[in-house]
Amino acid sequence: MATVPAGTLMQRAAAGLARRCAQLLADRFGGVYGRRVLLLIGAGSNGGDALFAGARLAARGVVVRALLLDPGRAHAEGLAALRAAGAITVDSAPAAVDLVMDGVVGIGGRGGLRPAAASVVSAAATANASDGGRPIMVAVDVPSGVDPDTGEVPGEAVTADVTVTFGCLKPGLVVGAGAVRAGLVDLVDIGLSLPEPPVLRIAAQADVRGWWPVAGRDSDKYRRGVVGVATGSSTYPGAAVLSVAGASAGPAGMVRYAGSAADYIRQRHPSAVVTGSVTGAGRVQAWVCGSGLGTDERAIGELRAVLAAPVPVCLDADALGLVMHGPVRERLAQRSAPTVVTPHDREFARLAGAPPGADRVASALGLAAQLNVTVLLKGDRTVVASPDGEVWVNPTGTAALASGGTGDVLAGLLGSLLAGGLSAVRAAVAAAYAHGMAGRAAAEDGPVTSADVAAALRSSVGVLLA
Ligand SMILES: NC(=O)C1=CN([C@@H]2O[C@H](COP(=O)(O)OP(=O)(O)OC[C@H]3O[C@@H](n4cnc5c(N)ncnc54)[C@H](OP(=O)(O)O)[C@@H]3O)[C@@H](O)[C@H]2O)[C@@H](O)CC1
Ligand SMILES: Nc1ncnc2c1ncn2[C@@H]1O[C@H](COP(=O)(O)OP(=O)(O)O)[C@@H](O)[C@H]1O
Repeated sequence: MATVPAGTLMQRAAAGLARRCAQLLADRFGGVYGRRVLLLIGAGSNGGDALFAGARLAARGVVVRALLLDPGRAHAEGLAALRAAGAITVDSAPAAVDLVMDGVVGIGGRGGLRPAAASVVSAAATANASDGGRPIMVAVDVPSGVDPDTGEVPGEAVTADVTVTFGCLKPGLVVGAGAVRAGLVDLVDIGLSLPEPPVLRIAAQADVRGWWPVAGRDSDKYRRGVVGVATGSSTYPGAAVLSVAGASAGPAGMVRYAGSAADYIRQRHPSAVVTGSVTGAGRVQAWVCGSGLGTDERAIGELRAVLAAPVPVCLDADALGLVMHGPVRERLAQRSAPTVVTPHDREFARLAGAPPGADRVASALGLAAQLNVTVLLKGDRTVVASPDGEVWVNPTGTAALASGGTGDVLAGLLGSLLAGGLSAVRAAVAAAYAHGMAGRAAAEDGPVTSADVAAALRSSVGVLLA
């Protein structure tokens, strides 16, 4: 993988790591000189990075101590450099530490932290910093105890304030439980040549902006795409209102609502064209189906009609419970136009037979391949996986979205993007991205309801496209 010698890569990694640690010390304590740094050093190259970085900090007047978990196997050149810079090794975590550098394990780590490592990590994390607070915890490349490939945290693990990672983002830093342990992630370019295409992509605003269909001179409401929304019911009219709001904030030129919440939609969304059933709705370029639909015979009939349409379909909520059964399942299998499913974990279990595992990327990919659909697996870092193995993680998620009905808004927006002509994967990634932005924007004004997210969506799309 490397285009330059390993020693050079380690020096580049150590330089970036030391620079970031110095900046963190200066930001919090007003300077670097005399601050106290503890290195936790394992037996691999991850420890080597930390030792060389420690040597650089020691050369700047930082009081650096290294706790070697396996003294006989610590990186020899790194240790020599550290000693030459005047730093010392210690047998236990000191009581006073301003910054802890976690060089226990990086991409070579498997399983939770071993007991000896876990106990020094917890002792170090509870040391006292000069200002009376806890030390800054900096993970080297990957927080030790986090599976770098999956984000799984199978046992004890470091919880970092900042992770300084080298060459490329590892999946474990951006998805699953590992993303939470990583804190802020800083990427240091060390000149690695990386596989193309990447295994896992993170949506960036520029990607989404570039894909988002924008009306031009030649546009009219039909050419921009018409989205059909078969959601809600007399029992759950709110779901219809929210999904139509989501659809209205997308690029489609028109929203057709089909369902038994028609009166509510007429009152709340005068721009929507309203009808009582999918078959009576007229032409659309994509359908959204499921939120608040119910599970009765009528709902099954509407879902079957949607699946029979030769256009892209987004299935959410109740549709995900119905779609795996009998004739509806056959309709799904017969489809040739793209289908997107948007499950949360319990809905995923209904589709896949078991909830997603700790490796959420693998779970989403597995279901996508199994059903030949694009899967948007909801969560704090929503994952989008296609049947042919493309995977994205959405970085804009916010816990503010953990509120009833926000998924209905997302499904509506996704359907509008499908109607606007985006591929299933792009529509799902773009919808999750804008939805997260709207959640964040809504949270600025206080506690968030799904109606707030719907209300924030249009201006968030405006910010996204600006
Ligand atoms: N790729 C590159 O080009 C570059 C890579 N670089 C750096 O190298 C790092 C990878 O180094 P690596 O391959 O030496 O493995 P590493 O992460 O140090 O772990 C191995 C050690 O961990 C131990 N261990 C394992 N599991 C454990 C656990 N659960 N709990 C406790 N211990 C555990 C294992 O012990 P053992 O099983 O041998 O007893 C072994 O001693 C990478 O993350 C980056 O920092 C940079 O220098 C830039 C260039
Ligand atoms: N802790 C969280 N952090 C970030 N986003 C979350 C969190 N919990 C839920 N979400 C998001 O909120 C939305 C909830 O959707 P869903 O569960 O379908 O709600 P509903 O069915 O009530 O509309 C999803 O987009 C999901 O990714």
